Amino acid sequence: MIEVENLRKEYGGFTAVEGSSFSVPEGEVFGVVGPNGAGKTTTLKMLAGLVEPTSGTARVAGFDAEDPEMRKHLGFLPEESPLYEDMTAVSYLEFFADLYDVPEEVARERIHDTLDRLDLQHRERKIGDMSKGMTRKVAIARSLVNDPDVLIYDEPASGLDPLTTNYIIEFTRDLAESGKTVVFSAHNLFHVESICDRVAVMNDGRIVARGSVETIREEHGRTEYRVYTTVEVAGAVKENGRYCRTVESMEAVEETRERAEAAGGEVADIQTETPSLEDIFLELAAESPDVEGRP
Ligand SMILES: Nc1ncnc2c1ncn2[C@@H]1O[C@H](COP(=O)(O)OP(=O)(O)OP(=O)(O)O)[C@@H](O)[C@H]1O
Repeated sequence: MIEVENLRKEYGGFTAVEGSSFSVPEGEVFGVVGPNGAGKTTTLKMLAGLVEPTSGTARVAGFDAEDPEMRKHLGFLPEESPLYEDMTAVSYLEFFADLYDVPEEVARERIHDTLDRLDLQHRERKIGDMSKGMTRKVAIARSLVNDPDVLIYDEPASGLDPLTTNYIIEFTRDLAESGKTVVFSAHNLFHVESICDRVAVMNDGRIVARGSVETIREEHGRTEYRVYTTVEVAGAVKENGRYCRTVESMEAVEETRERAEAAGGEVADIQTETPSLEDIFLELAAESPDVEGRP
């Protein structure tokens, strides 16, 4: 549904995105994560046909991203979405549906159905009088007025309270379950882990890791084993009356057991510590090479 090949964007001598390639099959949720300035928004805008790539290609729903036909199949949610404050949510959405030539009856039903699913109360209230969470829901509803196949959401839940955030994240997951293809960017890695099929981790304009969260964890994260012993062994530290040696392989776990038994004790407990995406992300960000033109 989305094919990105060697996408690059330069602003003057500055490279915002470099050598970006990935594909997203139909019905998948794909997360783009990375720190501020990593190139997430630039990547998403190139997919949405709003920023012209310096080189490389992006194909969305079978069209070149810059082909105006592609827009009919796309719902884009920008990071900041200024809405028309004097309009009510419903009249604003009807106005957008009209721009997409959606027949009035179809639009009315679709809008109310979407606002129901988003649990938006007070939909006849002026947008200017709505809370931040409510206006974000209106912006999400706007991205769905044309019933698109592909959704590109830039930080859909950033800056919202935890309840609204969870609601929006779950809603995004449901959209993919109903067959839509979703690409979204996020800072909050917990959300990415909870709803994405696959992710691209970006840093300094480059994708530094890509795949399922599990694959990234296997390839880039180290599982640690905390081996608790009843006697002191080399490399262990004392913790609550026991000794704990932290190791990174099963061989080292066995070796710790042998050391404990040789000293007349035993292994009391073994705990496995799987790195979170956040831990891996920090490590990848620290390791990634500089991109030409980046300070
Ligand atoms: N129009 C532009 N002109 C010049 N530089 C730009 C432009 N747009 C983005 N950049 C630069 O490109 C880099 C990538 O920006 P981008 O907005 O894609 O990052 P991001 O990962 O989305 O960051 P954030 O999480 O802060 O939104 C940044 O250093 C930014 O300053």
